[in-house]
Amino acid sequence: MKIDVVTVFPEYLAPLDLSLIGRARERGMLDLNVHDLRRWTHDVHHSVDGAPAGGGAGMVMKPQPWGECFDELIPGEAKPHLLVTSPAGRPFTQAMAHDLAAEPWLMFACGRYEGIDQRVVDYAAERMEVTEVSIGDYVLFGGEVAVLAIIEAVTRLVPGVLGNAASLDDESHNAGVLEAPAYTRPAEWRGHEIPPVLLSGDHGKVDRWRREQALLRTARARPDLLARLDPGSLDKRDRLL
Ligand SMILES: Nc1cc(-c2ccc3ccn(Cc4ccccn4)c3c2)[nH]n1
Repeated sequence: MKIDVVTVFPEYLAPLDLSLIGRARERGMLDLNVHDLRRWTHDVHHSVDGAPAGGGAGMVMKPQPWGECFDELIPGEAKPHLLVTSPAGRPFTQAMAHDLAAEPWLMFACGRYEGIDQRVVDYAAERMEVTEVSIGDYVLFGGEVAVLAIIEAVTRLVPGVLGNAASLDDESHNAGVLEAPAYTRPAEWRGHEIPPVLLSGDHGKVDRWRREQALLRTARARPDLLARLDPGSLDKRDRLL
């Protein structure tokens, strides 16, 4: 998978050099590149913003650097799926992460200030698929943090990146319910014990206990997820919970 990130704060994306994503890049599983938008400015101040047309507070990212950036990064017929993060974007979900993980080329435009001149999005949408996406109902200073979250959620689904695919099987928001609580040694810690069933060695009991805990946890924290759950995915015991 090829990923390009365009930002005026490339150092914000330094975490992508670390851990499993960094390893996948070193191994050639991810062709991920971060680009400084100021590379496509020509004035002495490398300016990327301008006063909002029609007045108002703050500044807006001007279109010219973005256009020249697209010209250089997207030279031929092949086009990326362009993702523009925004508080007004489509809510990012695990289902969207799965869809994006299947795409060959993603490009992320990180806005700052009050956002990017709308003509950049409109111009791009004439040439490639463009999706405005939000990671939650709160307003950040810019798109970089949202892009980090999206890239992590997407790339961990790319075959080979995670290493142990088994841990994808029952992760939160995958089977439609949250994960069961997790424990490790010691068996007793500051007066708190590991639930005995987890030390029983009875895998059937452990699986049933985890399923029950996952459903209880979901009912408490995210009843909306339960409402969406396919009744067919619940066995008789689940329905009794
Ligand atoms: N889920 C999200 C995404 C963002 C986000 C993404 C990109 C940009 C570019 C600028 N800002 C700040 C800003 C402030 C005021 C109105 C609009 N945008 C961003 C915020 N916030 N929360």
